[in-house]
Amino acid sequence: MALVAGMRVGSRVLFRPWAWLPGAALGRKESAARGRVGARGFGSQRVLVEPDPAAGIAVMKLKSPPVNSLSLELLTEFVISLEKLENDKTFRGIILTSDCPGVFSAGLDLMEMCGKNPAHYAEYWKAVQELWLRLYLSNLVLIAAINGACPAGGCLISLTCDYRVLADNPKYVIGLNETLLGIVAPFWFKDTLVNTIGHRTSERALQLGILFPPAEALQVGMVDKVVPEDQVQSTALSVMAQWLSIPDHARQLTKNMMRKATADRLVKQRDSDIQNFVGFISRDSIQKSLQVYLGKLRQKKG
Ligand SMILES: CC/C=C\C/C=C\CCCC/C=C/C(=O)SCCNC(=O)CCNC(=O)[C@H](O)C(C)(C)COP(=O)(O)OP(=O)(O)OC[C@H]1O[C@@H](n2cnc3c(N)ncnc32)[C@H](O)[C@@H]1OP(=O)(O)O
Repeated sequence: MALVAGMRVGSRVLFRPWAWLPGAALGRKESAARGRVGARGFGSQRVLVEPDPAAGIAVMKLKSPPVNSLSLELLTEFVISLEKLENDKTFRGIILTSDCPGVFSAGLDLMEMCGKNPAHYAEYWKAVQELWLRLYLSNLVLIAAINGACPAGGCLISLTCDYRVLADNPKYVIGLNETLLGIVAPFWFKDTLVNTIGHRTSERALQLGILFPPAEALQVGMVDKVVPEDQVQSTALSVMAQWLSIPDHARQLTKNMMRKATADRLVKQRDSDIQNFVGFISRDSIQKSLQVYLGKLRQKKG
């Protein structure tokens, strides 16, 4: 069975995020997802969407306490909310932020990658791929309002956005720290970083697993602006206004021109990327590294 849940319409691949959900009722979910969003707002347990139809934007808040780790459930709800906004012509931009104090997202959920079976790892990785592809190729303007720590998968999500505003707090570090866990950022994580901060800086940042504090993140270009914490949202809104002053068709075609080759690299090898992940994460040595890292996280408290 093909692992990629997508269909081709003309030259465009439409991904159906729920198609990989176990036992998904495709028709009902599809029609619900394609409904208009309107002004009332919508959301799910873990993704809160606050639409402002008059402005053509929505604020999307991740709210999966305590740390917005990217569980299968959060990934699923995230993609469905994105799809709803993408399919509603009212919306031209999304501000992506966190509802969990002090943390934007702790990255991939380590519990999804520990002690599970290969089928689970495959399903999980496919969901991670899906979210990245959706975000990276989104036609909407995406602005990350980073109001907390932003490691690994959290950083990846912010890097898919068109612009990043980071709150000026030394605890709010950002970067791809996978090597510190004894794991390896896949090629498309690396490509996303290289496209943002360049090859040499990425090489150092990735090998050392650097988590940059705000001033350094700004200096290397990991974020575009650092502002006092209480100005993150207002700054994101004014940046959004600037981006929305550009005609959509010209901006979208330009974005696609800049990003398509990177996304296509994954699209062409989704299945083998899943197999690589499953093989890698199933290794005893990797499972042990992750358990040690989780143990350290838990010990930190006590
Ligand atoms: C050859 C290669 C081929 C293919 C590639 C193969 C595989 C590898 C690819 C994998 C790519 C991985 C990407 C990732 O994103 S891995 C996740 C990395 N994340 C981190 O390192 C962040 C860890 N967390 C923290 O540093 C802190 O929690 C944080 C975010 C700074 C917040 O700190 P704080 O507010 O003090 O909160 P706590 O640390 O006390 O955490 C509260 C609670 O949450 C648990 N938790 C934290 N992070 C995660 C997580 N990512 N997943 C699951 N659970 C997490 C933490 O343990 C606490 O739990 P408790 O039960 O003790 O309450």
